[in-house]
Amino acid sequence: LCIMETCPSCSVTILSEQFSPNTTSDVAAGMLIPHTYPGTPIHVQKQWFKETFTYLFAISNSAEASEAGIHLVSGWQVFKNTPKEELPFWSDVVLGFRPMSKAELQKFPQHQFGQAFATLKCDCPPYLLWLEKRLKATGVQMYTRKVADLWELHSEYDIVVNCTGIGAHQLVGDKKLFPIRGQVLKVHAPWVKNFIRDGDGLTYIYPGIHRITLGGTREKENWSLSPDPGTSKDIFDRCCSLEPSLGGAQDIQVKVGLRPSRQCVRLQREVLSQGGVKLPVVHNYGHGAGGFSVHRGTAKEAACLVGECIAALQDSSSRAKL
Ligand SMILES: Cc1cc2nc3c(=O)[nH]c(=O)nc-3n(C[C@H](O)[C@H](O)[C@H](O)COP(=O)(O)OP(=O)(O)OC[C@H]3O[C@@H](n4cnc5c(N)ncnc54)[C@H](O)[C@@H]3O)c2cc1C
Ligand SMILES: O=C([O-])CC(=O)C(=O)O
Repeated sequence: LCIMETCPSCSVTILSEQFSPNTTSDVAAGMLIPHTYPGTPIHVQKQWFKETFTYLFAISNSAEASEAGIHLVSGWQVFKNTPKEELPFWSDVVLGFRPMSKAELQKFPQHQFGQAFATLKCDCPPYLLWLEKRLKATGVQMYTRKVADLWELHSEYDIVVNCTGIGAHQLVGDKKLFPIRGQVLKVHAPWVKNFIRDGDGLTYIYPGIHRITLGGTREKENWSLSPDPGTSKDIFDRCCSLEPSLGGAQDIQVKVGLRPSRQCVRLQREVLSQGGVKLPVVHNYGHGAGGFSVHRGTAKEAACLVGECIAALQDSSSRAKL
């Protein structure tokens, strides 16, 4: 979508092995709370988050909000021990960030410090379908196809944009990319309206428009997509200890996804070259645990890189004519 917005004369085709509801993005809780990428300057991460927040906030205030699955949700991040960094870099992007009062903390007897704020949540499958609908409306073609090698695309396309998430491990052999397996439960408990996140990052309760996501797990280098029943029980027990009323939750579904993790998002132009033939590629993968939180900011940057590739192609074709 960002490419169509910045280069409306481009013809865009999407090739994907899987579409919604069978992607990692469908499993995500979709909360806008950034995760830090150690290899990226904080001011860049903040800009990505701000752009994403502003974009989704406008949708949440429009008549599209319900179809797009975007809503504002208030709640608490609670800590057993006061964190070193009381003000995270994103505190002035979310709304109404403040330390929790003593009265609020009484709800969490095992925690001694907390942050209250409102942020946005995407209900991921509806949001992905809403994006697909907008893509189709701009004339973008979408085909189910697994790409085994980027070179197989060179005769059909001028520029390739690689947004394959954890698939980039195999597709471009990126050894810096690894999975962090996450298992979550999606439950029906419409009386729970506020989010709760344990600051240790393991346990969270994120109410969406229709269902609540209960998390979670973080298992480095585990490639298994099979749900583990013991883990589901553990997640449920941990969430009930933060919000005991969840004991009455109904219709529990289990989902597993592999976070495409890296020191930093790979947001980069590369020109592949084989026997004198060149193929410009823009990479945009490796969003780890925070892809929803920064997706619009990173997509805008990737679209700028596509613009640079177009300028370079135009430059080399006008030189060839001279
Ligand atoms: C349990 C869990 C909870 C999460 N919660 C949050 C959250 O609350 N907030 C947040 O910001 N982030 C969250 N995330 C992180 C977020 O899900 C990811 O960062 C994000 O989904 C990555 O998106 P992506 O488009 O790069 O990858 P994907 O969604 O995996 O999309 C990649 C696409 O590329 C296709 N593909 C891959 N390889 C090939 C190939 N060779 N040829 C053709 N197509 C290919 C795939 O089929 C897929 O369609 C969570 C993740 C998990 C697992
Ligand atoms: O940590 C969170 O709050 C949710 C999340 O992004 C994840 O599980 O990856």
